[in-house]
This record gives sequence, structure tokens and C-alpha cells, in this order.
Amino acid sequence: MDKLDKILEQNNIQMETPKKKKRILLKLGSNTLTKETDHISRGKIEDIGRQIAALKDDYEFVIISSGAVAVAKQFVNLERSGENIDVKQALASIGQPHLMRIFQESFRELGLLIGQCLLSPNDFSNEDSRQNIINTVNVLVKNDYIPIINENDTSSTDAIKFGDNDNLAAQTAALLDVDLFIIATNTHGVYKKGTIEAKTPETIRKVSDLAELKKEVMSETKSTHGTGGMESKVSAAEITQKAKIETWIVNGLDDNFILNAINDKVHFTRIHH
Ligand SMILES: Nc1ncnc2c1ncn2[C@@H]1O[C@H](COP(=O)(O)OP(=O)(O)O)[C@@H](O)[C@H]1O
Ligand SMILES: N[C@@H](CCC(=O)OP(=O)(O)O)C(=O)O
Repeated sequence: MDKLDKILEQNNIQMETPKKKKRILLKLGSNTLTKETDHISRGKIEDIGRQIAALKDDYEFVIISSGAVAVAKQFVNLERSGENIDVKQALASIGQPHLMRIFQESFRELGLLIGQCLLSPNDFSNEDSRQNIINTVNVLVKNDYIPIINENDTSSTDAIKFGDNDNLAAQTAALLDVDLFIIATNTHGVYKKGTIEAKTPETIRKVSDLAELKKEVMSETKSTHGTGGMESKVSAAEITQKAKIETWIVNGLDDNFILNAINDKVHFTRIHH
């Protein structure tokens, strides 16, 4: 017992211990951030900020945000086709500061502060890098800064090739041992395959068998900006499931999608362990 505890006990003073906040890792895909248009939606980023502000007494957020390539495509036309990997890397380099500017401006209006972290897949296999990521994020969060993470597309190409920001997000969730991993995409979670084909999509609401869930995924279907499709989201959930972290796949296009999922007001896929 330290000095302060002794004094408190002798004087029968009860100190309220601060409530431990739950940590949510929120992955935002390009489709969510563009609302499936050809430009980043400031309105969507504000919607996300408002929800984080509303939840900030109980939850702390770490964000993995795609969108660097999408934002650059809005106003840059590099010489060669945007489908070449090196051109996409250059687009990501141009788009990333713009993406962060939009986050910074929109979040600041809501009293939220941000920091940027760029990570590479290799970081997760290097013990020093792992510890450095944990340390940086912890200091940011402790000081009420929201870390906004993206892949470092200059040194690695997994995200822009395979949509592996889902994988990066899952690895980060496991590394930071978060309480909940939310993947925002453009569907109300994973639909039963037959119901997509019948054009009456029905969400698989609760699942733990990911091999079964994979069978429901249509592997060739990807949307406007998306790179990984639903397959990479289910693979990401395999990583978090092993780490005993619950994963939610929610529709980020809806307003208030985080609040509505937490309050069970919308359909989404909940993957438990
Ligand atoms: N069973 C399924 N349920 C829902 N979406 C599916 C399913 N199978 C494939 N998909 C496709 O996965 C897409 C989401 O992945 P993606 O386009 O990479 O989005 P994001 O940019 O959000 O990462 C959906 O728009 C849909 O076309
Ligand atoms: N680093 C890239 C990520 C690309 C990516 O994974 O996109 P998505 O499938 O929309 O999550 C970018 O910011 O554009």
C-alpha cells in the first residue's frame, strides 16, 4: 500500500477509480469513406467523428483508414494507368496527406484530435517494431489523440494489391489487444450467398465457424474502390478470432453505423470466438 492509499484508508476516503474504457479498432474501407462515389465524403468523416465524440466516455478508438488512393484519384491524373502498382503507390503518397487533412479538419470541429501512423506488414514480425507501435498508440490514446493508421504504401504493396488493409487492421487489433474490431464496409455484414443471388440479401448475424462463413462469400465481387472484397474481411476475422477478439462487419454507409450496431438497431455480422 502506498502513502496516498494509507492516508485515504485512515481517513475513510473512497476514491472513485476511473472506469476503464473499452478499446475499439475501427477499419474504414475506401467505399465507406467515399460513400461509393468518386470522392471522399467529408459528411461521412463527420458522421464518424460525431459517433466517436458521443461514445468517448466509454470507448477509446483506434482507426485504420484506407482512402489515400481514392482521394488522390479525385484530382490527380498521373501519366500511366492508375491500375499499375507503382502509380497506385504514388497516388497513395499524394492522397495520404489530403486524407489526413480532411480527418483533422472535420474531427477538430468536434473537439477530436488525431495522429497519423503508417505501418507495413513486416512491422508485425519485428519485435522492436511491435513494441514501438504499442508504445506510440498508447501515448496517443492516453492523451486523447485518435491514432489514424494506414499501410505505408511506399514500402509495401499488400494493401493496394490485395485489399490487405483488412489484414493490417486485424493484425493491429491483435497487437493492441483491443476489445472489439469493427470493419465498416458497404454491406450489412456478410449475406447468405443464396439471398444475394435472389436479390434479397439476408445478413448472417452471429457466427463463429469461419470456414462455413467463407462458403457464403462471392470471391469475385468487389465494389467501386474496394480491393479485397468480403474474402479479405473474413480472413481478417480469422486473425482476430484467434486473438479472442470479437469482430463486427457493419455497413459504414449508414449514418450512425457504430452507435446503431452497439445499440443493436441494425443488422450486421458479429463474429465471436
Ligand atoms: N456474402 C457476401 N456478403 C456481402 N458482400 C459480399 C459477399 N460476398 C462478396 N461480397 C462483396 O464484398 C464487397 C465488400 O468488399 P470491398 O469491395 O473490398 O469493400 P471495402 O472497400 O469496404 O473494403 C461487397 O460490396 C460485395 O460486393
Ligand atoms: N493504403 C490504401 C489501402 C487500400 C485498401 O486496402 O482499400 P480497402 O479495400 O478499401 O480497405 C489506401 O489508403 O488507398
